[in-house]
Amino acid sequence: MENSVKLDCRGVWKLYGPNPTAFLNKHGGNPDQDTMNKAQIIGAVRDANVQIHEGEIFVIMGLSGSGKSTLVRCLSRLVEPTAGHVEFEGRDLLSMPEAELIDVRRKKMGMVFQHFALLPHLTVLQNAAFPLDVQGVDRKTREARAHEMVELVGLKGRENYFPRQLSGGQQQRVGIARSLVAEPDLWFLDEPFSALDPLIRREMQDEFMRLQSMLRKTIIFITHDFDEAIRLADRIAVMKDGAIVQTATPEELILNPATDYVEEFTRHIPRAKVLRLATVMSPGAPEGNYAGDLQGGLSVADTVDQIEAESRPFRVINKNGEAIGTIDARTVIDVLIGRSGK
Ligand SMILES: Nc1ncnc2c1ncn2[C@@H]1O[C@H](COP(=O)(O)OP(=O)(O)OP(=O)(O)O)[C@@H](O)[C@H]1O
Repeated sequence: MENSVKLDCRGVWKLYGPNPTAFLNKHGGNPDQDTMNKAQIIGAVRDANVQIHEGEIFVIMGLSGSGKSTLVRCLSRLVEPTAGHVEFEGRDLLSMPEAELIDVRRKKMGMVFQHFALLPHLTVLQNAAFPLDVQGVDRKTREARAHEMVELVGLKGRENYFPRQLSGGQQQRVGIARSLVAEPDLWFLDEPFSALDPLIRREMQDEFMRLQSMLRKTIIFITHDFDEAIRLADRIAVMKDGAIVQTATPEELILNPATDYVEEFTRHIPRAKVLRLATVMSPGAPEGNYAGDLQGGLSVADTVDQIEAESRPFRVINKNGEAIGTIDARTVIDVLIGRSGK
């Protein structure tokens, strides 16, 4: 995905404690953990670098307290970074005057939070329309747009319900409709499904992917759940103690975890579900007779039965139907039992 950079964050620090800016300067802008501990400084975000590309789902994953929320708040400047640069669509967010910043947030950024944050005395439709109300959009237009969004998230017919009359999953759908109504360019989702029980959570993840396949937003998604990250992400940044330890695609994380810490997360993930044929195949088209064509974007799990039922290899093709490699049962078995380097 070689799209343009929508949000560019370089060398961002957020320190809490006595005199954080002076502290950072005194230590050359790069203090180590020990120095921070001694000075009773908390490194909520330490030297974060992320470039979010247009149209991608960028997941920030880390355990509780690792700095995810603080980093994301720095990216929209809801929290003022102690140091660093943040550019949104090529504009310097950190030097932007407050009024302009509020305008950018309202018109260009959408946010969904874990605890829905719906207004209890407003109906589904009014909640969904609320951001447009704040923008001063006239009633007819905002209700028409809100109707569209409510339908998009599957709540048609419930426009006049109040939040308390909805299930948790339905409430979060309203939260999603509301965050989309102003047609944001950058969509932040902060643990949006964490409060939901596992079945509903899966359903919402599927729903989210369905929406994204239609809307193609640029998305920053926070989660502490590695499985969720793997399911949804184009790329994942793994955070620990305020620092990003690795940024990579789900496949790269599983194949080449940068540290033992990252590897620990990947250990229980069924590799066959994540690894795609294009990654595990041997390069070059089959030399002799082959059983048929398979798309390189398919996962090993989705094709294993077909491949193992054949004694001949398959040709792997790209979206244009061009041969890009060969896959056979042996390679697939190696992947399944974790024998190959892949
Ligand atoms: N206003 C603050 N003052 C002092 N310390 C803070 C403040 N906000 C966050 N921290 C600290 O910064 C660290 C990172 O917190 P943050 O909320 O970003 O983590 P998180 O990964 O989002 O956690 P969670 O998943 O629990 O929300 C924590 O150690 C936290 O205690």
